[in-house]
Amino acid sequence: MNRAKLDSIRDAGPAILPSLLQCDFGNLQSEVERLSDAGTSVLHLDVMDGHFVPNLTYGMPVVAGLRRHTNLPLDVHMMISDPLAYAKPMVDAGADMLTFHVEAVSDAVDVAGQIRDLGVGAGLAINPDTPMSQLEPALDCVDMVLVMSVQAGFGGQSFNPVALQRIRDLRSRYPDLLLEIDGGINLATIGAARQAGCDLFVVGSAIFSSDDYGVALAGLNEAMASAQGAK
Ligand SMILES: O=C(CO)[C@@H](O)[C@H](O)COP(=O)(O)O
Ligand SMILES: [Co+2]
Repeated sequence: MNRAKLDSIRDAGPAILPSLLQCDFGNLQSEVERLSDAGTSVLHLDVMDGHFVPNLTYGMPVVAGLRRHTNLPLDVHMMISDPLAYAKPMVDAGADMLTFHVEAVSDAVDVAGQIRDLGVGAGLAINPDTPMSQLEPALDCVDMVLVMSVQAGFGGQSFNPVALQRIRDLRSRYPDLLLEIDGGINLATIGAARQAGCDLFVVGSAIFSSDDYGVALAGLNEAMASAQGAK
């Protein structure tokens, strides 16, 4: 199934993942084409249920619509209370990586296993206020950890530096684990996140506030690449 796409995400090395949360949803296909033309290698999709987070976005029909129009890997960030209820429908819609929140489930090992059994990557996300100890039981059972650098729910928030120490700690203990950071990533913050050892950088506002996505991505890539001490 889609695990080949997971390998392509991993092999892409450090990469910027545009979060579509702040794109022009009235022109979704053209937005994806613009991002693709600008060199995007993976798309980040924020699914919110109005329950786990106080915001509501989109679900399977939009993911399936995107899947019909792009071959880019789809990294689905599920900010929902019952990730297992929607895991198979999301995979059927075309997700390649399903990331659920540790705060939403009672047994992250079981949820990760069930997601992997669907043939896609399993990611585990953690909010800034949640103790890292909650991740521990599942760290050997997931394909990626998503360290939130804002409280999940909204784009355009300020970067919380607590994420940097979390990335550093995870990187030193798990040299090969795919690490993603999400929230408030921009020209001023991406270098420190790379330096901490992060692999995947989700970016919303810092791309969609620009008229030229190519210019925005080039600037972010340069800031990321010039960070010292990268993995
Ligand atoms: O998951 C989320 C928000 O909960 C993100 O993916 C945001 O969409 C990132 O947006 P910026 O912080 O870059 O504006
Ligand atoms: Co996200």
